Amino acid sequence: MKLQVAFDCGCNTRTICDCVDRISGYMDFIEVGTPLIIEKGLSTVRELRPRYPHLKILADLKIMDGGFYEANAAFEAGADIVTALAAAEDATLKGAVEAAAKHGGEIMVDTIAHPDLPRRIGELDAMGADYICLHTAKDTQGSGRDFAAFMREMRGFVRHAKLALAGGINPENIESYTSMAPDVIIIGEGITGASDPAKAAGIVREKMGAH
Ligand SMILES: O=C(CO)[C@H](O)[C@H](O)COP(=O)(O)O
Repeated sequence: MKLQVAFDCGCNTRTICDCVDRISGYMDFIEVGTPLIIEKGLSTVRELRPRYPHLKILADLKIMDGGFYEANAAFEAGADIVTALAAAEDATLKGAVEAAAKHGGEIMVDTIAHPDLPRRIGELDAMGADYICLHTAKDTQGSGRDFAAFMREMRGFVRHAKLALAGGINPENIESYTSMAPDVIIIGEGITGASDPAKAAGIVREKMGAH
C-alpha cells in the first residue's frame, strides 16, 4: 500500500520541499495538487522532479478534455502519474492513456462526483486506467455522509486497475480506508495541515502497516 501526500492550496515548491524532506521516509508519491497547478502551471512538477528521483510525482490535472495533449504536457514536465476525470469522454481518457504509454507513465482516473460509478468503473477498467481513485470532494467532506461506506460498496466494481482512495483521510480515520486494502491512500490536509506533519505521517504509515 502506497502513501500519496497531496500538496494543495497555499503550497509552493519551497513549502513542499520543507515538508517532503521531513516525511519522505514515510511516503511514496508526491501529489502536485490541482489548486497549485491552476496557480503555477506545471512549473512545480519541473522543479520537484530532479530533487526527488526516488519518489513518484503525480500531477493532479483532473483532465476533462484534451486528454492526450494535457497528459503529454504533464509527463514531459516530469510527472509519473497524471489524473483525468471519470466524467470525461472516453476519447479524452483514451488520449490520456495513450500519452501515458508514450512516456511509460500512468493514468489515475478520479471518479469524483460521477453519478453512475458501478457502470463507469467497468468502462474505466476496460479503457486501461492504471488507477481508479474513489474520491470524496473537499466541498462535501463536512456533510456527515459516510463516505467510507460508499467507497467500500464501490471498490467491489474495480477489477483490474489499482485502487486509490482520497478525500478527508487523516491519522484518526485511516483504518476505515486501509481496511479496504487499497493500493494507494491519498492524504492532503491530514498530514500537510497537521501541527507536526512528520508525526502525522509516521502514525499514518504505522496504521498502514506492512500492507
Ligand atoms: O484532490 C484533492 C481535492 O480535489 C485533494 O488533493 C485530495 O482530496 C486529498 O486532500 P485531502 O486529504 O485534504 O482531502
